Amino acid sequence: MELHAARLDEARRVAIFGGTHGNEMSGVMLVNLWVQNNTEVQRKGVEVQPFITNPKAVEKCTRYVDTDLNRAFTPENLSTLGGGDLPYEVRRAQEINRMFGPKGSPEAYDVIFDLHNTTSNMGCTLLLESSKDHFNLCLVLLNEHPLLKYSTSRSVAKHPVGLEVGPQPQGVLRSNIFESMRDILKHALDFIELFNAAGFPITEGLEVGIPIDYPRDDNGNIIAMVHPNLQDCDWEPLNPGDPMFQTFDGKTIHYQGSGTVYPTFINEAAYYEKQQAFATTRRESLVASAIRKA
Ligand SMILES: CC(=O)N[C@@H](CC(=O)O)C(=O)O
Ligand SMILES: [Zn+2]
Repeated sequence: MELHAARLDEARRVAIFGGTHGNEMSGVMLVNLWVQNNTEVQRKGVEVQPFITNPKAVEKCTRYVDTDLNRAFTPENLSTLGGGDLPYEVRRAQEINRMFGPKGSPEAYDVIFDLHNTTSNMGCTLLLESSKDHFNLCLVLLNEHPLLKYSTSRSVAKHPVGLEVGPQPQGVLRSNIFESMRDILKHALDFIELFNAAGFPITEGLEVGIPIDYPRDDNGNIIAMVHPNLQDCDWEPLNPGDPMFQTFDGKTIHYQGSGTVYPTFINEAAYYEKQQAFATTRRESLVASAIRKA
């Protein structure tokens, strides 16, 4: 995939979102820390705002209260009237859109980093929403698919960046995951400061995801688990014929696709309700020949 040359403006207004999912503890704790004392995240010439996006879900330590905030930023939700009758997260999405957007407008924040934890063994992954956004770089999962109706919290920014770090169980804080997330974010902010000062050529590999559901019976109940050979093997090749699921009576279900894929979000706890056991990805190379205006 070849990207064409483009000129980008500086990133002057940056937000760090934590608690988009109230039970993903590293982002919640880091943002709370930085709200109290922001010296660690200040960078020259950049206004950095740490912000808890779903305080009610954080208080209850659940993913969401009424509906998934990270799917709530649809044009319909953002324009609907109804005030107090609307689901909590829809009202919250409207507030966030007013504060950090409006989505798609010149007034929108330049960059939003949205901090997430996964229960899968994915390590550290940046989640991007457009292959045409030259500002973003690094090892990434590109969530750009015509069938994906994503509508994330960070999508109100001009350059949305999700940061997913795992494995960490829901409602649990693990020091190694917390410190990795902190490290990546500090590097990302350093990058913005340097990026504002001078341009960068960007060339990296990336992956595009398609969701795979668990095998289910006619009532929608799952009838198999992630196979032990696949569990924790995020980003490793899954070839046609490889074990994928194991039924409760011990039968193996093999991957039937036409070619090698690289699974991610394997056995993510939050995705049982979304009919997703893992996402398959393919390797692609994005080449951005352009940089910030020199
Ligand atoms: C485990 C988890 O919450 N993942 C995020 C990924 C993202 O932010 O794009 C989500 O589904 O919203
Ligand atoms: Zn999340």
